[in-house]
Amino acid sequence: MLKLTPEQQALQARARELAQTHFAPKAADVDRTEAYPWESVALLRDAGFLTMTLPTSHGGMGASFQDAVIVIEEVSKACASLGRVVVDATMGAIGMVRRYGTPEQLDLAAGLLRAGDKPAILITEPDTGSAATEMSTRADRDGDHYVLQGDKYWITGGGVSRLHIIYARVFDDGVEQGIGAFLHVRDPAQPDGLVIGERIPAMGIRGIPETHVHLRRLRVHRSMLLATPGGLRRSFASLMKVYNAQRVGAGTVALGIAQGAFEEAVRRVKARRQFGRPLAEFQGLQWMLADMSVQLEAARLLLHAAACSGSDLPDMHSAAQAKTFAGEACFKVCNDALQLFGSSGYGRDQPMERHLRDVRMFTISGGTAQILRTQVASVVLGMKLPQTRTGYAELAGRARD
Ligand SMILES: CC(C)(COP(=O)(O)OP(=O)(O)OC[C@H]1O[C@@H](n2cnc3c(N)ncnc32)[C@H](O)[C@@H]1OP(=O)(O)O)[C@@H](O)C(=O)NCCC(=O)NCCSC(=O)CCS(=O)O
Ligand SMILES: Cc1cc2nc3c(=O)[nH]c(=O)nc-3n(C[C@H](O)[C@H](O)[C@H](O)COP(=O)(O)OP(=O)(O)OC[C@H]3O[C@@H](n4cnc5c(N)ncnc54)[C@H](O)[C@@H]3O)c2cc1C
Repeated sequence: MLKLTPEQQALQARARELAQTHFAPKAADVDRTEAYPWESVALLRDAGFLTMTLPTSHGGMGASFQDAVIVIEEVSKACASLGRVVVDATMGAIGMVRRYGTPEQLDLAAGLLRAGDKPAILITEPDTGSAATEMSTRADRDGDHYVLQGDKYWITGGGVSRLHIIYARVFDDGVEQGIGAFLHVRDPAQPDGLVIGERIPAMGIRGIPETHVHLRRLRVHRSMLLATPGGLRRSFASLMKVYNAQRVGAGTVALGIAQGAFEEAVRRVKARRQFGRPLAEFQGLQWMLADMSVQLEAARLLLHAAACSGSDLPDMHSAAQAKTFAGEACFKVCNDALQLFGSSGYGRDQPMERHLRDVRMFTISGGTAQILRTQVASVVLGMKLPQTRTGYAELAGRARD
């Protein structure tokens, strides 16, 4: 069983109180209206949960990734959309700025978070999802600026986020330098080359828009490029090193959703009677509940272990293991919880079908379960596992050189 410090227990209680009082009663409406829950996001901001992983010098709590995991589970249990808002504010994007940003970049990002912004990460393109390193968005140097051109999609928070972390292939004098990331702030009052495209109708977590984002000769000052160690050639790997935190956060949203569904199912089997006795008395259902509790606890332990792995960032292996397990186990828990509700689970007037839709994304977004398994296998085998048709031949060629 997970052991939290007294401080972490207090943090958990505070997050639970806020989430159950203010977010849970509105979760069905957020799903139905598909509207970004601005008022609830303001409550998260006021509670300090959007800035919690920022240093105290920047108005944060200097909280650890594990502290963030505690809050994300509680918030997601009440409202999955808000859980994702906390992930985006505390994990990947801000982690990259904290780790590699200049003082000015950190000031900029911290100011936006303090104002309640949920940053967006722009990696995926219509033709490059899992194969992210094949992205075609480019950033061409033009004096003190870069000119960004390309199309991103499935961008969480498109049209509501202000801070954007944009991955692009960087060119200086027409010569490719590697994949880097730029900070850019969208100002709705001053439209520029960052054009919010169509909203993508998503299956679940409908309170946050998923959109296309078009970069149309977007001019970004070179001071907004994240300077990662080893230069642009190593930048993608450096950025992904921090992105592992986002994966832990995403897995935790799945955990929160499934924990909520599980608790509702426990209440249901005690209250609902068939054959003259509570459902809870049927052994087949007792064992389902037992298995669900095991899956949840295992997911929680893996996620907390991943949050604490590495010296200051979750490591790739632990993050991939935790997100793969949590994504799949939590989907199964939600599916079983729906089964325990019978027809009521299938009704759109009850929460179970929402939980099942909400939890479905976590084996897809942020690295699919298959891609993450390949990352785990690569550590297990101690081998690079290139996925392109010519990858192994190229590796062998490099070894010969
Ligand atoms: C990494 C992949 C895109 C595969 O691409 P490649 O085969 O071209 O690249 P690799 O050789 O595997 O990696 C290049 C380089 O980077 C290092 N790397 C890669 N991933 C990590 C990581 N997670 N942690 C640390 N380092 C990493 C790798 O070791 C290589 O370094 P060396 O050159 O060997 O030193 C692909 O595997 C992949 O990850 N695809 C998924 C893309 C993805 O996650 N997209 C997320 C988009 S944002 C989003 O979905 C938000 C949703 S959310 O729920 O928050
Ligand atoms: C809800 C949601 C939110 C998202 N938010 C963001 C965001 O904010 N920013 C962003 O940049 N992106 C975002 N994404 C995109 C997400 O990162 C991609 O969907 C993901 O990386 C997978 O890419 P793809 O969808 O193109 O699938 P594909 O890469 O086309 O994969 C299709 C299938 O093939 C499998 N597959 C592919 N390659 C391999 C392989 N080598 N070995 C085995 N199986 C393989 C995959 O596992 C998958 O099952 C989001 C996606 C979703 C669903």
